[in-house]
Amino acid sequence: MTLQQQIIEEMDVQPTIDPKKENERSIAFMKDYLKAHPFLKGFVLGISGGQDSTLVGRLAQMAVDQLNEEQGGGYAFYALRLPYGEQFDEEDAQDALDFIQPTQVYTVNIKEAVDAAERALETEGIEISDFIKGNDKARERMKVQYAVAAAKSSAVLGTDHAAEAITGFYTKYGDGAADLVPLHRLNKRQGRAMLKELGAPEHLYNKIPTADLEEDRPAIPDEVALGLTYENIDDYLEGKTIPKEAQEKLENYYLKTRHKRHLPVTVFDDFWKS
Ligand SMILES: Nc1ncnc2c1ncn2[C@@H]1O[C@H](COP(=O)(O)O)[C@@H](O)[C@H]1O
Ligand SMILES: O=P(O)(O)OP(=O)(O)O
Ligand SMILES: [Mg+2]
Repeated sequence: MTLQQQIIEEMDVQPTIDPKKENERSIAFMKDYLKAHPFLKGFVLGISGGQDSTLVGRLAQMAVDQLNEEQGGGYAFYALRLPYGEQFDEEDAQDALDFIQPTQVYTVNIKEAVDAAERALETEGIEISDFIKGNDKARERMKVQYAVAAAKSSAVLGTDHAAEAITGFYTKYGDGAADLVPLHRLNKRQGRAMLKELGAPEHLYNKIPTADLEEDRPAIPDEVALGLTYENIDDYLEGKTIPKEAQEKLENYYLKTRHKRHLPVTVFDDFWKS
């Protein structure tokens, strides 16, 4: 088996999908999970204005709407706006919320908390680079989502999917931390097709992906930060041949970030030895 085949199997990606069926599958998954855990009454997710959180947010709202109809109410989706100061694409985030129609929106500006932690570390002589601070922002967002989930007896949703998981292009225990990941098994273009199928505004499903975590490189597209295109990543995950240089880079990202796709390493693990 080639490394490509191994990765495709690990990520559960199919070369083609029916977007409507996959939307229904993710909704059914979220509903089943809540029904199996009666103390859970809903979902929490940060809405950035990007493709992935717009998709997961809308699917979550559809799941709770259907449950409320079937079971007489009591379920909610909590959409969190989590800007660091002022967000350059706040308008897109508001458009995403208009499309999702969440049960409830909360806005928590993470700037004070992130800056306070940076100052406290500086007092101890630990300098935080702009890049490290970017990952701190993602972890602060995770913290806020878990606080709301605990207060509202809800589960935290994650937006990770195969095209991010393969490169480990997320913050460990930041946006990588979640209770349920409804987009696992999908690449970027499959998610885009699903969002289009749901009737989202075009500028949201065609939006340039960005983590927007760094102040020195604001809104840097994922593709620039990675030095890889989603076109290549998606093709690879669908089993297609991509240019050799891109394949080497992608497989190198995959191997370097194996620790992110595992629980914390123990004496019984040996995945890191090969
Ligand atoms: N500014 C944000 N507000 C709310 N939630 C956010 C924000 N930025 C990121 N998020 C959440 O993190 C994931 C991952 O984002 P990437 O663009 O993949 O780094 C995103 O789906 C939101 O749930
Ligand atoms: O996770 P999101 O919603 O910010 O999407 P993207 O990764 O495309 O920026
Ligand atoms: Mg984003």
